[in-house]
Amino acid sequence: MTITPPNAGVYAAALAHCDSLAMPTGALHGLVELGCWIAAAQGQVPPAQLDNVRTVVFAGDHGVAADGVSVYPTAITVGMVHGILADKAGISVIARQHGIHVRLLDIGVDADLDVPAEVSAHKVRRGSGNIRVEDALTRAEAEQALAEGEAIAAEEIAAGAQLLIAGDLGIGNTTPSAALIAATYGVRAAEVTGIGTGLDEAGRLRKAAVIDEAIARCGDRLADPIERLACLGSADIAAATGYMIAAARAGVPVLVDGVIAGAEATMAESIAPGAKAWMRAGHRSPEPGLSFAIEKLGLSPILDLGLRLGEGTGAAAAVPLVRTGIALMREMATLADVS
Ligand SMILES: Cc1cc2ncn([C@H]3O[C@H](COP(=O)(O)O)[C@@H](O)[C@H]3O)c2cc1C
Ligand SMILES: O=C(O)c1cccnc1
Repeated sequence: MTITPPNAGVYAAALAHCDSLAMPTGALHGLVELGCWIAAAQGQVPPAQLDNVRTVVFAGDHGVAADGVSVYPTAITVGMVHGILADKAGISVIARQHGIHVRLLDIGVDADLDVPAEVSAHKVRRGSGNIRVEDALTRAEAEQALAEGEAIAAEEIAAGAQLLIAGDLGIGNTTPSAALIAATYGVRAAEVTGIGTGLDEAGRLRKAAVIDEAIARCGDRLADPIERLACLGSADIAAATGYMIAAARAGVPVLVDGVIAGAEATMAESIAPGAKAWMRAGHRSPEPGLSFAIEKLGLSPILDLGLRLGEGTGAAAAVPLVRTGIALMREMATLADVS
């Protein structure tokens, strides 16, 4: 299931175009490089401006939250579902600022939500198992969640998506995310476990111990990436993984958000090698697992503002810089024009 990369010839032509612009060579490199990435994804120089950027927020609950790995109660998940549906969450505001479409989907919330039917149309199950003591999902559920995510991406692409973001929502979700990153790269949990919503150092170490216990419980099964999702992930994380894979397969670029998206990008690359070429890291959150994952994936963050909300916010906040890179390629004079 190897993924075809963006067009290297177009990328080279895009960089050459940027080198011809009215500035010292490389003077706006970090911005125009984003434009070159989009050019290679679109197969054209200059690239078309991004009028249709779409975020899907994948919501789900996590049984491991019962082990005290989060500062906040699980009831927050349902509250925030309604906050996003009311267009009043952090992602709602940032997306509105930048003209980004937001769609929230209940993939694994542990409640029968009072929401429009389409919000739960891709639901896999109520909650995911407590990974310390049991698998998050059955293998069949993991495969179903991946397929739901692929179908969701197909819907977004049919709606004209030129750039996709996966947002996350669900108390406890930084725990399975760190677990997947630790298991994929074979490191101790403490190295990639962060404070999430605000644990103190003792809490962070307890969270890392829960993750190490989960990893030990799963043993050799973790070598297989779909088993890894079933053992240590969740329905929402598996669905967002499928969404990223389908985006890459369809040639639609993806901006990675925080540690949850970092885990999903890691899993997408494990399942579909080459997917990472269609990704850029929107930002670096303070979660060490995100820094670890994006370094392994070879992605450098656009923003580094200490954002640690999730919901897709860090990626959405980076979208204007991607658009700026494109605008420079489309609108800036060449040095020849001004000489
Ligand atoms: C009010 C509120 C809104 C959020 N929006 C996203 N998250 C983020 O924080 C949570 C993950 O952190 P942990 O693993 O420590 O629970 C998830 O809900 C995630 O989506 C929020 C968290 C809270 C409290
Ligand atoms: O890295 C993130 O995006 C993050 C961190 C803490 C809580 N939720 C998300």
